[in-house]
Parts: sequence; C-alpha cells; structure tokens
Amino acid sequence: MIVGFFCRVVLPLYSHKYPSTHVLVRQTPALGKHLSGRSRSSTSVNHRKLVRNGEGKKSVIWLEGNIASGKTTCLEYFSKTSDIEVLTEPVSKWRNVQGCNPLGLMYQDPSRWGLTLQTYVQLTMLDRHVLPMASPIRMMERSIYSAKYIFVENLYKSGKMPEVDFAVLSEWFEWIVKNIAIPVDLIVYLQTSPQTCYERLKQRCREEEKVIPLEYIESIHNLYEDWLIHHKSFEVPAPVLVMPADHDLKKMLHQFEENREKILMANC
Ligand SMILES: Nc1ncnc2c1ncn2[C@@H]1O[C@H](COP(=O)(O)OP(=O)(O)O)[C@@H](O)[C@H]1O
Ligand SMILES: O=c1ccn([C@H]2C[C@H](O)[C@@H](COP(=O)(O)O)O2)c(=O)[nH]1
Repeated sequence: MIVGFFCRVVLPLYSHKYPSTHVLVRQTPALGKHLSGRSRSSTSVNHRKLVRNGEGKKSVIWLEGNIASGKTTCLEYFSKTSDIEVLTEPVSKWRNVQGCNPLGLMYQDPSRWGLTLQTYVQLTMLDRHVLPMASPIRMMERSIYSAKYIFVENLYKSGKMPEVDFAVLSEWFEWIVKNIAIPVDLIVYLQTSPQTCYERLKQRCREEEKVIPLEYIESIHNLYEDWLIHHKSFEVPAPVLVMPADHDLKKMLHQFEENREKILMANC
C-alpha cells in the first residue's frame, strides 16, 4: 500500500524562515501514467515526503548556488557519508546529447540555443528528481526550480530569450510542477560573491564557459538572492540553509562539518 505524509518543518534551525503558505500539497492521480517505465509502484509521489513501507523517512536536499560556487566540492564531501546519495547536475549530458553540445551552443548564441539547452536541462533535472531513492538522504545539485527561476529567467530578462520560447518553457515547467511532485526538505544555498565565482570559474576552465563575463555571474547571483534570500521573486519550496561560501577550502570543509547535523536532520 502506498503511504505518504508531511513532516514537521524545522523553522528555527534556518537562517531564513519558510513561509507556511509555501507548503504545497500536490495531488497527482495521473502520475503513474506519466511516469510509466519507472519503478514507482511502492512509493507515493503525491506528496513532498515519501515513505516506503518499512523504510522510514527519507529526505531530499537541494544544493543551490552560482556557477562555480563550490557545489560539486560540497557534494564530494558529503558523498563520503554513509546513508547519503549525491546526485550531481547532469552537465556531461548538457555537453553531449547524441554528439551535440547544447551548453556550448547556448553560450555561443543564447538567443538561438537557450530554449534548446533549457528544454534539455528541464528534462534531465526532472529525470533526477523522479529517480527512486537508493539511500535515506539524497543531496542533489540544483533543481528543476533553479533551472527555471534562475537560468531561464536570466535568459529572458536579459533579452536573450524570445518571448515565445519563454512562454513554451514556462508552460512546460508549470505543467511539471503541478502534475509531478518534486520532493524537497531543505535547500542549502552556497552564498558567494560573484567575484569569487568568476575566479573559480576561470580556474576550473570548462571550455564552454570561457566566454562567460563577470556580468553574467552577477545576474545569476542577483536572481539567486532575490529568490532564496529576499523572497522577492518566486516560491521557495523548502526552508533555506545559507552557507557563506567565499572561504578557502579548509574553512569550507570545516563549515560543512559544522552544518552536518542540520543538513542530515532535514526532515525532522
Ligand atoms: N572553497 C574553495 N576555495 C577555492 N577553490 C574552490 C573552493 N571550492 C571549490 N573550488 C574550486 O572552484 C572550482 C569550482 O568548484 P565546483 O565545486 O566545481 O563548483 P560548482 O559545482 O558549484 O560549479 C573548482 O575548480 C574547485 O576546485
Ligand atoms: O538551468 C541551467 C543550469 C545550469 N546551466 C549552466 C551553468 C553552468 O555553465 C553549467 C553548470 O555548471 P555549475 O558549475 O554546476 O554551475 O550549466 C544553465 O545554463 N542552465
């Protein structure tokens, strides 16, 4: 039998309060049909909290932050913890889908290829979200929400995405979040200055990203801040734990350790 329920939201633990109006209950009777091919038979996907019989509570954490803010590094750290599965962003797919490179194309010509990339990002992120959980705790890099609220929004707002492309992507996104429950218990936001990210981006030296100017990183930063800190733009679907992330690696590792309990207790 399918069992699903909501858990308490631990507001006082987090730096930014989670408005109760943001608790969304989504009933999706048609979901099984839409997820055909996936083994969802013993799990309810109608609720944000999923409980499989006999398996106890599970929790899902999204790791959000600007480009090169240190998300992968953070995931690597937590991947060493038993009982946590980490899901990195499917960037390798975005760089190579059947021999094509939508990420590279988007950076070369955002107006032409923004829709192409973001359609594929939306698909591949959804695929991550509906993947059955293999561990009690899942930490995943970004989300279908940030793809829409940050990256699609940025393309559109900067005039690089035609209105019709934005409208089509928006309708797709709205349909997905209305009809498919996307579980999340906690958002960990790695908060950096744009300058830090820019320096780390240059150091990482990903081929497609060599054309990224500081202004692009600044726009992404502002969108993240408006969403997760100032609550000025879009719904925030879970409590937010803000982690200052401009520090050197040693201090960051220390900080990850200090926040371990808060993160691991995300659904209590
Ligand atoms: N705290 C840090 N101090 C200095 N460099 C860092 C730090 N964290 C990550 N890096 C480096 O910055 C680059 C981007 O980090 P990464 O974890 O890949 O970021 P993201 O996954 O957010 O894009 C990598 O070269 C990484 O080694
Ligand atoms: O919706 C999205 C999500 C990501 N991207 C870009 C931004 C970066 O160039 C890569 C992801 O790298 P990170 O270092 O993990 O930030 O993909 C995008 O264009 N749209």
